[in-house]
Amino acid sequence: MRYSRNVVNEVLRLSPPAPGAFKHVISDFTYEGFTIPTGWKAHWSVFSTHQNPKYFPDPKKFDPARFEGSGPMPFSFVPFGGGPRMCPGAEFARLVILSFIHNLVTRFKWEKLLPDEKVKFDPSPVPVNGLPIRLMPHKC
Ligand code: HEM
Repeated sequence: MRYSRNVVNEVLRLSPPAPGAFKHVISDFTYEGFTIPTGWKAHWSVFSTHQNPKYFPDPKKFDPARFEGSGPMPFSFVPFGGGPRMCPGAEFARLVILSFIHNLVTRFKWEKLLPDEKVKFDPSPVPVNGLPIRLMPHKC
């Protein structure tokens, strides 16, 4: 399951279901020369964090090997956020995704019916036609 987990992580990196979240600023701070005052709302972006070449070299490339060994730096891979308000459903979500993939690939050969189906962001990425697929059982 380790390779499958790396594949899931790489999908969550390139196509994060949650684009980010808003945080209420509780004390003034300065970032990159900009002063952010208390009371403002700040949005942290999962997508742009995951595209930062400093943490993910060649960021557009699909490469599950990024997650081998100790993996990315802490707080650089944040599909579920990070810190005290991190998603409490993260491990449950991973379990569901991995169980689904395991059953799909061990039981079926499958193919997309619309190879060029577009994905819309609304705000999460969703295949516009619902990703119709053809399933062929390995054993009848
Ligand atoms: C692929 C699936 C999921 C993704 C990508 C995801 C992502 C996120 C993200 C990015 C946050 C914001 C974290 C932050 O603000 O720092 C969050 C918060 C949260 N998520 Fe998820 N989530 C997923 C599934 C789930 C599931 C299955 C549950 C519940 C069973 C869940 C419950 C929550 C709750 C309650 C919060 C608010 C936590 C707080 O503000 O303290 N999520 N999630």
